[in-house]
Amino acid sequence: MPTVKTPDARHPPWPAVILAGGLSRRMGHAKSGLSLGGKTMLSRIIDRLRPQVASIAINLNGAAEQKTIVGHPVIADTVPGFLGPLAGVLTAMRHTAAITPAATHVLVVPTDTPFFPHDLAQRLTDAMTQREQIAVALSDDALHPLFALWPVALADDLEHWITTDPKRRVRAFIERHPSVTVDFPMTTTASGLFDPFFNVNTPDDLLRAEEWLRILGENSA
Ligand SMILES: Nc1nc2c(ncn2[C@@H]2O[C@H](COP(=O)(O)OP(=O)(O)OP(=O)(O)O)[C@@H](O)[C@H]2O)c(=O)[nH]1
Ligand SMILES: [Mg+2]
Repeated sequence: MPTVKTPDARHPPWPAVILAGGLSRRMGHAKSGLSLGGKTMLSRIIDRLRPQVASIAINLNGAAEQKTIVGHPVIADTVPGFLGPLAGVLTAMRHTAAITPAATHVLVVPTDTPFFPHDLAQRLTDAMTQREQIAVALSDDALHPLFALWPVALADDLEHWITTDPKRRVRAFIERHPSVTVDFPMTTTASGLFDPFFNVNTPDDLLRAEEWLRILGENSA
């Protein structure tokens, strides 16, 4: 009888959650539905993430009737009130604990950063030297806590932090735990250096993203 190899969920590829649960106030419309080069922002993120991870769920609020998007489960914040990006990270941890209980970490990425590195998961994983570390991306001296491998075991502490820290500070939460940062290089382009973590928050950013799409030579549709 052939042996069926069961994937070991304690190791990569990790489950992933796309954070799309914010209010998009600066943009004025949900950012995941925005069209960039003829594709939605969300489908760009899914396409970039899929080869890097074991599974994808989408953290979205106010879409209770929508159970899946292109086959990926939709999960609403586990704590109500739009408590910020950390509420999305907490939701990612809770979902992972429920669906993939053996996974030690979940990779989170936001929905508004369409050019994030193709080797994000690999480099964050390679940087971890101990089991309970948060592995966080960095570029151009800026930390990107929403591009991180988050230990699922931190869920209870994170829920306490979100509901008690008045500003729900992300960096301060990370500092309470073992962490490692991974510096991702700027991309060299014909128009100068480009930060792969460029994120789209405003209508002007969307125009700039269209321009970068052209400069980077990424596919348009
Ligand atoms: N689950 C969840 N995610 C959030 C929340 N607030 C922000 N996010 C997500 O965190 C990421 C970064 O947030 P921002 O760029 O500030 O996005 P935003 O809150 O949608 O936009 P603004 O309202 O313009 O600040 C995005 O992927 C958001 O979807 C929240 O309350 N809950
Ligand atoms: Mg943003």
